[in-house]
Amino acid sequence: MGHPQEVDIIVAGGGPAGCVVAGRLAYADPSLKVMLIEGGANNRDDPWVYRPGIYVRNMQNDGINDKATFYTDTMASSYMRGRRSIVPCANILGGGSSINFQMYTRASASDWDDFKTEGWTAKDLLPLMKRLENYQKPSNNDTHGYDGPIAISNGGTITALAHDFLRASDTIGVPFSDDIQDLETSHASEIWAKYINRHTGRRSDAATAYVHSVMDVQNNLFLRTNSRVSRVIFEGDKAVGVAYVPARNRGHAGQTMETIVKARKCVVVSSGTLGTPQILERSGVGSAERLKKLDIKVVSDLPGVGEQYQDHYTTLSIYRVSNESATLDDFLRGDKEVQKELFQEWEVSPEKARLSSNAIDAGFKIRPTEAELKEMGPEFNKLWDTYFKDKPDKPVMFGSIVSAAYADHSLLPPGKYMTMFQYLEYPASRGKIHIRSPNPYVEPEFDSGFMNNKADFAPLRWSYKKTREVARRMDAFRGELTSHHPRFHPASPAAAMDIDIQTAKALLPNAFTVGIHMGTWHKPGFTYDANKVHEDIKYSEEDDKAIDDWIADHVETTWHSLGTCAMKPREEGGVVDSHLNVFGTKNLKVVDLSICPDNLGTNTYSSALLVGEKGATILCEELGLKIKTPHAPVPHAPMPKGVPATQQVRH
Ligand SMILES: Cc1cc2nc3c(=O)[nH]c(=O)nc-3n(C[C@H](O)[C@H](O)[C@H](O)COP(=O)(O)OP(=O)(O)OC[C@H]3O[C@@H](n4cnc5c(N)ncnc54)[C@H](O)[C@@H]3O)c2cc1C
Repeated sequence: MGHPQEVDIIVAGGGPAGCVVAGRLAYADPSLKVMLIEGGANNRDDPWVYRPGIYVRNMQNDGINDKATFYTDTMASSYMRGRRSIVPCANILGGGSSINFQMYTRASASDWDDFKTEGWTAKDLLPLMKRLENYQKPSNNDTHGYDGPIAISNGGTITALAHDFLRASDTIGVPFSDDIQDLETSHASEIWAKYINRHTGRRSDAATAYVHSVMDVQNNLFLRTNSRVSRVIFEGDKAVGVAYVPARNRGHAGQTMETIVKARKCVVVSSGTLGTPQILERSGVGSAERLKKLDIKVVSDLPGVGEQYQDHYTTLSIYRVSNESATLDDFLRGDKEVQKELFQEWEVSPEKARLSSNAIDAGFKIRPTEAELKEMGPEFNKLWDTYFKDKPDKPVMFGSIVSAAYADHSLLPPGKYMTMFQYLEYPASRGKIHIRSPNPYVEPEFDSGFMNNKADFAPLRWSYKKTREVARRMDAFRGELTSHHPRFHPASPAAAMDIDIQTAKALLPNAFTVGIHMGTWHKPGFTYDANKVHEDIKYSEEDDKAIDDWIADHVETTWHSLGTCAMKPREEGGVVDSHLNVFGTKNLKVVDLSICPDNLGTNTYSSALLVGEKGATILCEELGLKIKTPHAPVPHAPMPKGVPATQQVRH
């Protein structure tokens, strides 16, 4: 059937938040016509989406991978020693949930309370947090949900490295807990859950959960993919539809060819933190001064659009592990036999396969001790006093272990690795994104702002040291991959030490060169001793400087963009009100993570879903509808409790 040219609701952008809004509304009222317009391809039945263990492939920036858009800093940054950072964002239906690393965490209660917006406190949002979850782990707190469309489990396997990590974390003062996603815990470790359905071994993406599920049983949800929304169409200040263009501009002699769809009731922009402000600006919503320079007619003068860009910042440090360790390195490296074995295993028994996992099985949230704070310098201490001190539920850093090198394997020596993934949850730095042209194919001006506030160096430096102490205390530890550590002076006691000779010989038994005397090349580590009691490494000022330089050279996005269309008062630079209405317009809402006025200490998929659920609730109330629970049966998922088998569709 051809698509209608007019519907009731248009959702522009099919990320987690957009999928929730479109799916919930369409399911609430089968007579309501909803159209979801997504710039990327449909994710349905794509094995490079639904098999969890291949997620790293989605990050290939090789000109072929079209599942992500890679935003690069327009200008080199002096805060990163002249580097430009790259922030990959989803470009596929399901948004980040189709390509992300599937790590399940949740924001602290105070994060939501800090929004200081009526209807958005943690207490207000708790029922919606539960509504979205199909939590498949045991739990001893009452914050999880069990009948929602998004599956959360430990996946198919937990590696031994994860338990090793938890034991070592305990020895440095990070105790183990069975659930630190209870909105309160800010200093403990756990087996890190995943957005993977434990019965099917599949990724739990938002499009399958909220959109394909409804399209399977109803015909009022219209999906257009490979269609980039160029702008919102206004009559006066009232949004009445959108214009979209093909994803690629390869026909029509390079002219932009717009198709227009009308919306009778509301346009919801949900194109993510980096996509949404661009659509708003092209539509005449943004700083009047900026828009006039681009000859764009101003609909609403909102200088906050595109400002206050936030993320979480990570540095990845890589370690050697024993040759016996179970890691994904050979699979990721492209060993054909190993790949065949793992893919086959997934086909036969996905519920317990190694690929039904992201190999990120354990992690922690941490806050510094008083003694550690003293070493973290005045800039961070000032931030601590105003931001963290009185909010005991806010962690400063997250750390987790990947049972493999998260790196380009063509650049690594043979062997097995683990990656310590340490990330800063509430950076003080801010960036921005703005269009340079009304043409939707022209790249925007982007400033990630990474590290432009000095306070962000100390916690990253501190967490590098912490995860290094954890790694050194693990049974599987066999040295540091020196290329992925700070460049300490070779004579410093803090200098990274590479693989020990015994492990290297076992790895390459026929090599003639293992351990040859060339001390300037590398510093071999000590042979593993199970009884060794470790002292913490002492760092000099010079060592700290080496760590800071390394941070500047290597700090990366954690792919957790938020904040460019903030929900706060208009006079404070706000873009939307508490009902997600765009100031100065009618029938136009923004529903995605761009609305966050402040950071959220979590991997942000859970928050994007929650913002989507809140947006759907607000819209349903305004339209006089009631959200139906449980949601439509999720394809490929086991039957939810309480829904008659006759109402379920399976594939
Ligand atoms: C590589 C990666 C790894 C991540 N890992 C994790 C993780 O392990 N755990 C976790 O909790 N979170 C993770 N995240 C973060 C999480 O996925 C995001 O926070 C979440 O997807 C944000 O949802 P959103 O709806 O705000 O926007 P997005 O997910 O960004 O979705 C926006 C959608 O809009 C589309 N779009 C953009 N512009 C247009 C346009 N002009 N017209 C039409 N469509 C458009 C995009 O293609 C996209 O589908 C990761 C994200 C990425 C990218």
